[in-house]
Amino acid sequence: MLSRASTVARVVPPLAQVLGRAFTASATPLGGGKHQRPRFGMSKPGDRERGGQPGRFDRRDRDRDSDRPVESYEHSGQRSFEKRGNGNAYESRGQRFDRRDGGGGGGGYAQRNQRFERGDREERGGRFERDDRFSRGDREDRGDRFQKNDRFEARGDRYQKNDRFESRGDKFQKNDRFESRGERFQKNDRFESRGDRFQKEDRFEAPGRTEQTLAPVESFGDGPLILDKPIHPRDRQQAGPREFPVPKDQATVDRAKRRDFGEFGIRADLLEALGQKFVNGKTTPVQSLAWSSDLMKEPNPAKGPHRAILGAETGSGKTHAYLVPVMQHLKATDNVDSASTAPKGANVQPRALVLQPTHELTRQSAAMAKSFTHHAKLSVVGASTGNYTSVRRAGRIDMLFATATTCKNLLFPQEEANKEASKEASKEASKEASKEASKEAATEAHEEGEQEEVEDNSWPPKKEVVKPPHLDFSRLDWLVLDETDVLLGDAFKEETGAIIERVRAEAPNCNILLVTATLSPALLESIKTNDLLSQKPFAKHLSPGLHQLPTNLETRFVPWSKRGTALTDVAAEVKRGFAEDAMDEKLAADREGAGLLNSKSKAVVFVGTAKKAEQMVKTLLSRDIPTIAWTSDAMSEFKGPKSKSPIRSFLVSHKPERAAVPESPAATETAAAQDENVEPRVLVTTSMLSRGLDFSPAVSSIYLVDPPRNVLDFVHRAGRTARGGYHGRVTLFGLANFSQVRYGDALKGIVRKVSTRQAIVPGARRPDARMAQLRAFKNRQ
Ligand SMILES: Nc1ncnc2c1ncn2[C@@H]1O[C@H](COP(=O)(O)OP(=O)(O)OP(=O)(O)O)[C@@H](O)[C@H]1O
Repeated sequence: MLSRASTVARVVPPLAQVLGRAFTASATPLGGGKHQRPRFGMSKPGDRERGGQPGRFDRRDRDRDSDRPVESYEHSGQRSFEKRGNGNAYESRGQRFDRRDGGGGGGGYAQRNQRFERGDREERGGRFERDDRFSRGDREDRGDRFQKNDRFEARGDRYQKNDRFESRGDKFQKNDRFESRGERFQKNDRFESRGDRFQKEDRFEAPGRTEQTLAPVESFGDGPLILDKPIHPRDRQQAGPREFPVPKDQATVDRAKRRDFGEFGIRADLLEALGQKFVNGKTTPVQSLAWSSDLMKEPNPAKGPHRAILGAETGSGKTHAYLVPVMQHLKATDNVDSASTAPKGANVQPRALVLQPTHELTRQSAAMAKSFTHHAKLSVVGASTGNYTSVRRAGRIDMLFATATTCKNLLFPQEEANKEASKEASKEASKEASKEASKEAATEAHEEGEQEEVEDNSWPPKKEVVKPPHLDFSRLDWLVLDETDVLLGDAFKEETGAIIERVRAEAPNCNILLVTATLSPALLESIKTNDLLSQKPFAKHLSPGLHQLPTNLETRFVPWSKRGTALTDVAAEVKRGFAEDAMDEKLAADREGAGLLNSKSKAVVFVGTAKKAEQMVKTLLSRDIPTIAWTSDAMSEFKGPKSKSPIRSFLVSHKPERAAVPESPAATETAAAQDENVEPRVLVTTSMLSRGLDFSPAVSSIYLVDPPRNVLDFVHRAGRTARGGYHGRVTLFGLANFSQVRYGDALKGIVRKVSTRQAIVPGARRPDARMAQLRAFKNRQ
């Protein structure tokens, strides 16, 4: 670059001096670390990036572009080029020229000359020397800077921070909050309208905004889970203290072995339901641990109620692990006569309460529980802010599934009513104000006439507000905190805390179960500091696989390609994944001599914000991949047909199977045609759907476009596939290996299977042997 500047200097000496100064002036900001950040149209005033107003030397020195990491083209190139092509850029460069040379106006040259004349060599000598020094050192300085700023090839963490598409951690988190929390989204979003699920998407991530870690894997034997020793605040966010262990002792490993359902003394009706649902008739490790424990027995009055934590990897059957002991107990202590006398619409008095963070999860878990009630008669209700009516009508409720927010609203109806009332009052006040204004106008217009009465013809007419029922815990026997780490984390601790305090007041002897896939020091601290939750004897049923990704989950790294944009890279990888699934199916069919199933695999793409989700959907749709977005405020046009609840096609249906009603051939045909047309294959979402949801085995791939903030969030997002023993893949974009992940060491420790593809295919679009195979396979079809 310097050589070019010098050439110019030789040709136009006075100009060269000016250029030298101009360069000196621009060298410092240009050399800053920000200059090389790839961005999409995020340039701020004064930002001299490619997308903004670069220094002249950068612009003219075209060769310099070829020195840049190629990725900067991919991710910022398009807009930068647009701007470059814009004549205004040159115009304004000229202006800047003038400004630098003379402090404004078009008389740059004249003023520059004046400056030079004014410029006493001796006086200004220092300046010139400084300029020279910059020029001399320019090559090296700038060379270093480029190396430093090469986000893609070095320092993975910087890249994560600065790639604008790939999210800049906190920035996007903030945006997430902003985008998701407002009530306006609840109101406007008819499809997903009511309920607390759309307040704060970030709520569903690991507690706290800072780095979270998994508790270290240690042998634990009979040692205490809950420490007497307090955690130093400094250690809370770092690697957990050694005392928070995960079992590796032989006794636990033996207890966790898969066993027949019939070995645990489960009631016949529940056993039948289990046998129908899981035809292999075997438990998962966490089920073996829970069902072989005291949880299946009536609590011993001398010892006190059950207190236990169930911890196991994602998709390992924790829901049934807690449902069975709770239902077994509810059935054993069922007094149908007294329960059935509970009048409808009276206080709701559940015997078991399952708290969860999201509405989607509540709905799904309630469906899992209902699938038992066909055999074991129990009344199960799922509550959300929108369906108070069903809670009201239920009369007797054995199991109530609710989000923490809904439950708190039911517990403190007065607070809720006050909030509603103040909302109504402010609406009324604004209406009154506008009425008054129109009255005044009418009076002015008909000063002599009689005042007409203004009718309230407002539309829509006032809705009759369904009064929420009052919840009381006088009959409560079980409290389950599902996704305990989220419920006790910063986001929900107020709601959960209020509920726990009510339990303490009204049902201090109720059994409490904590259920989680990730134990962090912060969570254990929260449990420890709550005497009701940690009341002794406290049992821990932690699967030996806790804090490991499922065995059948393959981890992949796909660096950004050298062409296209991040969005197109993701689209290419999604297509490749589908082709791979199709080939796997074909190979399996050939091997087994069976016919092709022609099953269509699905994928879930996690991005940082709702806006990005929409961009992603557009890109995937433009490549003929049927896609929907499911975020707090995704436009309804991206959510698929409302009537079909498209998200359900990604989830396991836990509805009890009913006797099939034969459909007319015409109806079947129409349904098939519709399915063919609208069945989405990709779901683009944010952290909102990362917790607990039971995605179907058809979801073979999870794509993490924005790397999750920490290892806990990684575990939960990745855990939406490879569930219940099925195979799945999780792909991290923009990273080549573990060392580029901020929490790479922690991640390396929990991954059990890494794809070799990272070695074979360093770029998402490079042709490789596998792709050639895929193409050949596709051509054969
Ligand atoms: N004994 C079993 N045999 C086969 N499949 C099972 C068994 N128990 C549960 N499953 C299935 O495993 C899947 C995952 O179960 P579940 O949703 O309870 O996992 P989880 O551990 O709660 O996951 P997460 O931590 O993500 O919430 C479900 O589809 C469930 O039906």
